[in-house]
Formats: sequence, structure tokens, C-alpha cells
Amino acid sequence: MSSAPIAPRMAPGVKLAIFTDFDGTLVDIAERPEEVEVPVALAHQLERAARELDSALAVITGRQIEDIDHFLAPLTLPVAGAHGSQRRRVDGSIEGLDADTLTAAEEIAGQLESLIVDNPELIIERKKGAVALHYRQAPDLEYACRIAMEEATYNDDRFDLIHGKMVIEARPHGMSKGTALKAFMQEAPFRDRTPIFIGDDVTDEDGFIAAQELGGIGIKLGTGKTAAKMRIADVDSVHSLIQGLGDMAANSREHELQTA
Ligand SMILES: O=P(O)(O)OC[C@H]1O[C@H](O[C@H]2O[C@H](CO)[C@@H](O)[C@H](O)[C@H]2O)[C@H](O)[C@@H](O)[C@@H]1O
Repeated sequence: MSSAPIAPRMAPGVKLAIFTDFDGTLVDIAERPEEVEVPVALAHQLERAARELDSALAVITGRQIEDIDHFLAPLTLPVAGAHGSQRRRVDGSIEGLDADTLTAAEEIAGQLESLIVDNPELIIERKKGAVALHYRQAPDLEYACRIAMEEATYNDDRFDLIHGKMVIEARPHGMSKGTALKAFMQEAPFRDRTPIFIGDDVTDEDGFIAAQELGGIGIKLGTGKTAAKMRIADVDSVHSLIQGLGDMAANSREHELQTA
């Protein structure tokens, strides 16, 4: 006896909001920040999932919003950039930092100049309100980078240091991927949905915790200690998961229409 394939649906009344990290989650890690390879199909997959989720899909990243727009062009999604320092809502309005914090971040970057001149294999990324110091091309300089970042932020309690993948970043105090996720969740179209946050790095832990505090799920890509309740294997699996969640939302909508 043959049976029709099952079209998976969400339980009645359950609607998801998807939040995803970018580097190491939507795209594989590259040697340099500008060298990431973005699969041609990625923007289309995200656009389709966002459509099925009534636009409740956002990127929460350490990158600047403009970087995400560049990599996903012509798609423009809601994005929290620079670890929550900047946030573009679904209506396109932007929440940013005050001028003093922006200036302070520029000053931190300025204090790192001599280190970069002496060690041109290091990369400094100046963001609006944050600074990243990359040592992927010179792993032996990790300790020197750490000391330089500590000195550049010494006595400035407006910034916290966070360690990512071969990078040390200065992030405004009180900002995180968790605060960004919670801010989105207070607004349409995210409000009253169940959040899923997908990420791969230590800086994603705040996002996992925030999603789970709101009744959702954190999904960690790869190994390592995590607060996330679930794990996923690799970037390709993340793409499939996002596609699958979009399918489920579409199936649920169709089922509701048929049974109305
Ligand atoms: O929060 P994310 O979207 O994961 O962004 C975190 C940082 O990602 C980028 O740096 C990392 O990816 C680079 C490209 O693969 C890699 O070369 C680097 O070593 C990684 O640390 C980005 O450049 C940073 O601004 C983000 O904060």
C-alpha cells in the first residue's frame, strides 16, 4: 500500500522566528573577513524562508549591517550588527549608538595602529561602535593582541572584550546578541513567536540563552561547550534547516487554509 508523502507542519498555533549568526553559520570561515564565499543560492533561500515566516527572520552578527547587505545583495533583512550595537528593524528603521560611543570605538582603533604597522599580518576591522583585531594570519600574536586590546580599553568601562574565532573584539558594554534578539522579539513580526537562534561561536552563547529564556531553542553549529539545547553539524545543514523550517511554515499555512 502506498501512502502520500508527509508534508511536515508546525503544531497548531506555533509560529517560529529564526535568528541566525553569519560567519561560521551561514558561510564557512575564510582566511580574511572579506574573503568569505557566499553560495549563490543563499540569499534566495533566506528570502524564501523569510517570506514563509512573515518576515520573522533576522541575522544577528558581529559584522556591520552594511557587510551583511553586501554579502546577501540584493536581499535586505532585519539585521543586528556589531554584536548588537546596531539594529535594523523589519521596517528599515535603524537603532544605533550615541556619538560618544562611536567616537570612543574610533579611538580604540586608533590606539591599535602601531601594532598593525609593526605586524601587517594582523587585521583591524573598524566598525560603527566596535573594533575587531584579527590574528588568523599570525596565531602566535594572540597574546600580543590581547594585551593591546586590554590597554586600548583600559579604564574605559564603556567596552567589553570578547574573544571569537581568531579575533578579539571591543564591544559596547551591555550589548550582545542576546540583547539584540530580545529587542527584536518585542517587535512585529517577531513578537509572540518562538525564537530559534543558530550560531557557531562563543559570542553566540548570549543569543542561545536569550532564545531559550523566551521559550525557544539555541542551535550550536559544531563542537565545544554551549548553553544551546541542540547542535547542528555544518553550514550546509544550516541551509537545509532554514529551508525546512520555511517549508513547515508554508505547509502549516496551506493546511490552515484548507481546513478553515
Ligand atoms: O557573529 P558573526 O556573524 O559570526 O561574526 C563574527 C566575526 O566574523 C568575522 O570574523 C570571522 O570570520 C572571518 C571570515 O570567515 C575570519 O577570517 C575571522 O578569523 C573570524 O573571526 C568578522 O570579520 C568579524 O567582524 C565578526 O565579528
